[in-house]
Amino acid sequence: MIVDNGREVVIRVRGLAKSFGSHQIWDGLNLDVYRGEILAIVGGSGQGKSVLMRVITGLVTPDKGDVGLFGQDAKTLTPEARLEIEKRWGLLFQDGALFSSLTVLQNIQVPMREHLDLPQSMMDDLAFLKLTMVGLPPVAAHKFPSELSGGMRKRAGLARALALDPEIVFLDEPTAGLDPIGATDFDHLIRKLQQTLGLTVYMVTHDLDTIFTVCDRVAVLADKQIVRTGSPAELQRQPNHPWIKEYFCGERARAASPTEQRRLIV
Ligand SMILES: Nc1ncnc2c1ncn2[C@@H]1O[C@H](COP(=O)(O)OP(=O)(O)OP(=O)(O)O)[C@@H](O)[C@H]1O
Repeated sequence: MIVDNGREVVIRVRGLAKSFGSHQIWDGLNLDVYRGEILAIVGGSGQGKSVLMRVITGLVTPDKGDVGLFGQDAKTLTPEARLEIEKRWGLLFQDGALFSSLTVLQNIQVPMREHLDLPQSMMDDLAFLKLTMVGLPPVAAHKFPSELSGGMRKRAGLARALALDPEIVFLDEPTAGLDPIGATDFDHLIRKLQQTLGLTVYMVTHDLDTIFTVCDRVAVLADKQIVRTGSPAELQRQPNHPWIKEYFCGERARAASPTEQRRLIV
């Protein structure tokens, strides 16, 4: 187990480099993710936020660098050890990435079928439990993804990400495409799940409301590296990089930040 300042590091990334053809997206990227935190990865378009999530979860191979997963070096894992690690996290891709030919219940059971050996009745009970956890009504269980609203699809995707009782959930733009009320509801759901299940949440997001209301820490991807980490308030108070200044001190950020909201209310 890696501990840094008394906090357990569940993911440690060091010296990561990745290019697609002649286009280098990072060079020497470092990042730590601590157990129990809600971490937002932010940065301009094309900085490699989604690719970083894919590298950490083993879907994309970096050109250089190390990825430590729960204190183990990803490069040296046997296929069996990697499978064991994959059971410890859940993934929610942008559009929910549900299988369109499967019902919601069947979608939630996909990871269970892959990793567990349980009777169907038990998988049904577990899947209904996950459905309730994400605030979906039982009637949604037998619907196909195309029969759900965008917000319901996200929740169904989250239920699938929670199928194996993970320690970490990776969320790629969880509130993208949701209306403001749906996005706020989803923010609250993420915070509630993190608090009740003790989850670590790693999310890629552009949503300033999400950042200010639910994220404990932000990591900023710019200039091919993580240029800064800190709480949203710290980044707003001391924006020591042009992109951070533009993003965290612009009009939209000021409107989303709790300090400004208090000022508006008083
Ligand atoms: N499989 C791939 N093949 C070639 N290029 C890729 C591939 N995947 C990603 N890229 C490129 O890598 C860069 C980073 O992509 P990524 O989707 O991670 O950016 P991002 O920071 O998440 O952007 P956005 O905020 O716009 O979603 C982009 O220039 C993208 O075109």
